[in-house]
Amino acid sequence: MTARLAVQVDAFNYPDGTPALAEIRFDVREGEFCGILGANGSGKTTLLKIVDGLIKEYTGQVLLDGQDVRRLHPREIYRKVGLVFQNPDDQLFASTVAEDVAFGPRNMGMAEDEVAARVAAALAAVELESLGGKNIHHLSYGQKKRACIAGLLAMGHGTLLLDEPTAGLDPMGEYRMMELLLRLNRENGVTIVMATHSVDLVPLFLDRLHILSRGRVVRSGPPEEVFTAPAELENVKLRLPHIAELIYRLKHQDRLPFPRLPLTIGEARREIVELVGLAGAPHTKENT
Ligand SMILES: Nc1ncnc2c1ncn2[C@@H]1O[C@H](COP(=O)(O)OP(=O)(O)OP(=O)(O)O)[C@@H](O)[C@H]1O
Repeated sequence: MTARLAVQVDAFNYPDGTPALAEIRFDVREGEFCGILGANGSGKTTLLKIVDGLIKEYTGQVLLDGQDVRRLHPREIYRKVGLVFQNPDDQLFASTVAEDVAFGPRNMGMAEDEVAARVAAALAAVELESLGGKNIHHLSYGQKKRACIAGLLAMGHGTLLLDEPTAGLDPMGEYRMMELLLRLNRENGVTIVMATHSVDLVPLFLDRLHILSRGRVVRSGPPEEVFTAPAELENVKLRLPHIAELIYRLKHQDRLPFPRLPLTIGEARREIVELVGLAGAPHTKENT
């Protein structure tokens, strides 16, 4: 079941006095794949915990399908929204992968044949179907991250909040994780909100970004609207994607007349081909 979220955090300070979040307002639409993009310490984890109802002592309100999450029983929140922690070892605890994934549906009171069907479907969705009997401690880091997602999918969450899902993964692992999330979003209709600082990956996958800096959302919009100039991003301790930085310098330092700023290698390739007057190359998976 996907959910609509309306997030408004006027202020939140941790008990030790650290001001963590202020003046935050954004919506998450059903079926959206959006990102909270911010440097270390900008407040991403804190914000996800608020949205998931784990932190309650803030001013403002987070509405989940129109209801204040602070007034909902955790079970009502967890029926709709699931949070994947940054470190999978904080989330996994059963002895085998299948047992861990089964824990949620079993806890929700489902019959054993329904639990088994959900475990099988969830493991297939994250491509871990052959590892159901494996000891959790023997999984690789990337497999653990997938097992965490399977656990939430098995409970039927239509909305996933993910804290740095690509952190700690190798370059191919990062890409595979993003492709998995994109598939869950586009094919299974899962709404996704992910916290990240991976500026090179987000233009390839995300519909919309909310840039978080020092606990405030300073900019929201699709990647092409928020990635426009290096200086603005440096102010919030981020940068343009590498390929966009190259084209930006060619345009502003070498005066090459690029009409717009491409954010991916595929877009940049098309712009360059057009600029030098060659026939456009066919559009393939490799050049997006
Ligand atoms: N339990 C806590 N008590 C006090 N301050 C905290 C606590 N947890 C986080 N903070 C502070 O709140 C601010 C935001 O931290 P948060 O972990 O939300 O940032 P983040 O964007 O997720 O960072 P990272 O990318 O490094 O994981 C930081 O200044 C941090 O020191």
